[in-house]
Amino acid sequence: MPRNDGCEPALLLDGVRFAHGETRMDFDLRVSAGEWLALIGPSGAGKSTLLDLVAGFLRPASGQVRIAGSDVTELAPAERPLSMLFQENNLFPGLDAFRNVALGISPRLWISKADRRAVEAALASVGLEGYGKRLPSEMSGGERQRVALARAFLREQPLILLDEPFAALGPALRADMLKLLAELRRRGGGMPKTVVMVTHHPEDAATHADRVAYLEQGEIVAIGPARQMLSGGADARVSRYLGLPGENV
Ligand SMILES: Nc1ncnc2c1ncn2[C@@H]1O[C@H](COP(=O)(O)OP(=O)(O)OP(=O)(O)O)[C@@H](O)[C@H]1O
Repeated sequence: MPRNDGCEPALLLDGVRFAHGETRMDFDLRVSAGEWLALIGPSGAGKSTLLDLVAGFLRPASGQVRIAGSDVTELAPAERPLSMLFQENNLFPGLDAFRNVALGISPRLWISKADRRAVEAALASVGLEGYGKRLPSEMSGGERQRVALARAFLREQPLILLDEPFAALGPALRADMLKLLAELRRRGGGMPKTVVMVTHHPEDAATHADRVAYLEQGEIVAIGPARQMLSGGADARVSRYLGLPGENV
């Protein structure tokens, strides 16, 4: 497998084609290492499908998916060097918070003393000290997502995919969770440095994203710096989607 020589993007979609029945998708995308990219666009545009193709839940009909310099197109989801957070069901319901986080170190839960300390530190870093024995059903939605973040922190992968993981938590908590993720990422531990985030909230993209990609009908039709994209000056279709009175509309 080719090694990342530092010049390779963190994520590359090269002519990736896929069809959900009649709905065709065609993606070309390059995300640099350390970049935070937001995917926006109307419902059904293909944002989740794009993430699923990167994560390996869907296989492209043609094209290549590369992560940190390696071709992962044929790899199973568990073999891909990334973490993914969904809106729900990120945790195993039968495992307590400690074990759910420990899965980030060992899928078989073979845990050394040092690993135990690392899991406890990860729980503390997301504000869940002392929550190790709680089952997912004994935690709030926000606490469950913190556990999932702690696991991502320990997995030490280059890339994290966010499919609206904090959307159900309400505006203030959603903002807090994104801030926590950004802080963990800055701290320089194991949190992935490259983020690809689906969002329906332009303010989240404005606060955190370096670039914004706008999808429509299975394609990225506009991509650029977040400020430019969100100000409405970049593309009439983006302005319309954002409800902005743009010159181009
Ligand atoms: N499993 C599936 N089988 C058939 N069609 C599907 C399937 N999943 C998604 N689609 C279709 O593919 C298109 C893209 O769906 P996708 O979920 O990627 O859109 P999205 O941009 O994430 O939408 P939303 O913002 O509503 O979550 C839609 O037309 C959808 O109906």
